[in-house]
Amino acid sequence: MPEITPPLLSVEGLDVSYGPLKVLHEVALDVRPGECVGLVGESGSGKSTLGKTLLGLAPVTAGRIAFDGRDITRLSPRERRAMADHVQVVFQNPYGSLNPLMTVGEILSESLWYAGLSRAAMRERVAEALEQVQLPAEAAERYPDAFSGGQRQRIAIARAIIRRPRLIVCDEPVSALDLTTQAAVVDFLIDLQRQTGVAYLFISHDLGLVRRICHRVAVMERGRIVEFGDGERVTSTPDHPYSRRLLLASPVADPVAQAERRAAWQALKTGAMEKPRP
Ligand SMILES: Nc1ncnc2c1ncn2[C@@H]1O[C@H](COP(=O)(O)OP(=O)(O)OP(=O)(O)O)[C@@H](O)[C@H]1O
Repeated sequence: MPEITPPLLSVEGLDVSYGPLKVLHEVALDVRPGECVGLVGESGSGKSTLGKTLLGLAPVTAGRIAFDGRDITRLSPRERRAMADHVQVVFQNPYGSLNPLMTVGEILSESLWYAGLSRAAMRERVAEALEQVQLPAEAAERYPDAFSGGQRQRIAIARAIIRRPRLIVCDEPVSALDLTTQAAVVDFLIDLQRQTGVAYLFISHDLGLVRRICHRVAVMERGRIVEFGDGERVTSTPDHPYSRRLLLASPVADPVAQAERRAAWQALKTGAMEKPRP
């Protein structure tokens, strides 16, 4: 009998409304431990709302979100803070998401205050997180404006991993970066997954990127998941007419954009480009 891994995250029948506007309709999706699940769809389809819902930042009107078998849709503020040990987020804009008035060390240790660690333990965790994202320990003393876009996104990733989460919601984490920096950050995310076994919900409108990094892909149209399956298949020969339209409109279908992307990947010469298997 093949071994069946229970999902880390399981979303069932999820409805989310902002006042009278219903944004998510009966969404169902699961993420296994160590897996990367892509979530694609046009602007306004509800991708970020689903990401926010997992972090307790959007109003659930029906359905269930189970993390490690436990329903997290209606947690108290205290329980919600404790969930940050398990689920973290990396946002799109590395320029807007880091407080320019705080040092990198302060930014990284901020979330640890809630975990009640001593100052020495916090310093150790900051140094460890910086090392994991391949930034020097001295980075802790500097302010975000001393770093490039790619380095800032590594700092944002360090802030996410410092709580040692089991799932990171990556909400368009590289779309504000140039192609070469995108390739470097994506490679870094793949490596991080290989090292730590963290799972990703990878939100993107870029099918080429999602094909490269995600094991399974869900396609969202106007708040509904219309297709969910193997990443290679959904991003190359999708079943649903909406997924096919998305594929045709994406740079994956544009040979010039693909050639540029390939050149950026090759420029990195990192080798070992395979997706880690969960
Ligand atoms: N806080 C909010 N209050 C009211 N409506 C909202 C709020 N946040 C999002 N919406 C609406 O919900 C719908 C889905 O938005 P969402 O940001 O989830 O889409 P998306 O697929 O992530 O889009 P994009 O790719 O542009 O980020 C949109 O119609 C948006 O206007």
